[in-house]
Amino acid sequence: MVKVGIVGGTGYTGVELLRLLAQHPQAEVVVITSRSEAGLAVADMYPNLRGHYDGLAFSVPDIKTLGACDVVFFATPHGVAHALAGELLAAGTKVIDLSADFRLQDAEEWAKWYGQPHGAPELLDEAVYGLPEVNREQIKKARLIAVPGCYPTATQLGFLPLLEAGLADTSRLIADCKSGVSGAGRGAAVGSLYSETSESMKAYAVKGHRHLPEIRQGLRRAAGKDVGLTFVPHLTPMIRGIHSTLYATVVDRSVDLQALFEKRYANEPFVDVMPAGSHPETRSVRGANVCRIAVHRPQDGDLVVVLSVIDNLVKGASGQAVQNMNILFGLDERFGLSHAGMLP
Ligand SMILES: NC(=O)C1=CN([C@@H]2O[C@H](COP(=O)(O)OP(=O)(O)OC[C@H]3O[C@@H](n4cnc5c(N)ncnc54)[C@H](OP(=O)(O)O)[C@@H]3O)[C@@H](O)[C@H]2O)C=CC1
Ligand SMILES: CC(=O)N[C@@H](CCC(=O)OP(=O)(O)O)C(=O)O
Repeated sequence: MVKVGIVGGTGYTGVELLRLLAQHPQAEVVVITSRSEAGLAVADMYPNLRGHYDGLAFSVPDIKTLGACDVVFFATPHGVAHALAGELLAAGTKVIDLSADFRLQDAEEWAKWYGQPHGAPELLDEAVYGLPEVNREQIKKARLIAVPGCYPTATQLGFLPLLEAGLADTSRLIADCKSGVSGAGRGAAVGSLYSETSESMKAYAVKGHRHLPEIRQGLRRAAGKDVGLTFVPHLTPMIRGIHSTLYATVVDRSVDLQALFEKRYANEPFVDVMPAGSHPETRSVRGANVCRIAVHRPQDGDLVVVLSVIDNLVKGASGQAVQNMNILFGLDERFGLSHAGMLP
């Protein structure tokens, strides 16, 4: 049994980790922290978990109890893992961070986008970007994993086959992305109110979103050169889901893109390339650790349109985090992650 600790158990990604790990045959959550809810039984806060975590209660974060775990997930706001990861690694505990603390390789760029100094630049060299479809071998040997963001997961998986094959004009890539409201977290905010988000849709952060440097970093690696990317996120009236509509100009129209995508993800348990002509729906991945992709070339022109959908809380956060844990501990990558999406 892998002994698991979770820092930040009361946010959406924390409770999603609990939901997934409840079905995991070889992991046991032994510590779950919350400073505001310390002492409260998990099942008293989350009735959906009644019967799954009897006896487990929230506690304040404590390095000694966390350091006795095999792995600790951080489901916390940015900056928290910076402060605690070093001590846990020194105690021999692996760290899987769901926040953005270790996603960018450049500490100065991180500071620019996150508006605070990087709190642990000395750990950046060993942090592995936890996108299994790209870094599976490094994840196996890692001590510290940075779980990719939600928009970056859907967007990178959609663009990767084109860029790795050198098939796209990398100077002008466009990612037009839609997110459900749970992406903004569980914290109370006017912008997340039902009356502010339902029956309406809007773009935001067009000037620059903190996921832009993260996506660019991944696409640059795939293409082997700098890329020009326009990324426009939108808030949509759904609770879970990311829908990325990606545009790229192909440099060779003769390539069978459907075959290219199918081949790239043939051995990936959590990427589903749909039949030609498909339009993946976010609800088909709701609750599931799956990225569902379709590739189109409208009117046989040179513009490729890739549609990529995930559940922001699963393949975009907690599911991907569990997938990383499975790889890290040499377990079946599917453990705890066999849920199908929910229709309707
Ligand atoms: N929502 C999403 O779709 C996605 C979120 N993420 C990332 O995952 C992380 C968690 O997000 P989310 O689940 O939305 O929740 P929140 O960002 O709202 O996280 C809150 C949790 O962190 C704990 N916490 C806050 N400050 C501290 C601190 N200083 N020390 C210890 N614990 C602290 C809180 O408990 P308490 O204050 O009681 O201690 C609470 O349990 C964020 O970095 C987010 O960006 C990543 C991908 C997708
Ligand atoms: C809808 C919404 O507000 N989404 C969040 C991104 C989701 C998220 O939590 O970002 P990380 O994956 O980097 O943690 C935002 O735009 O800031």
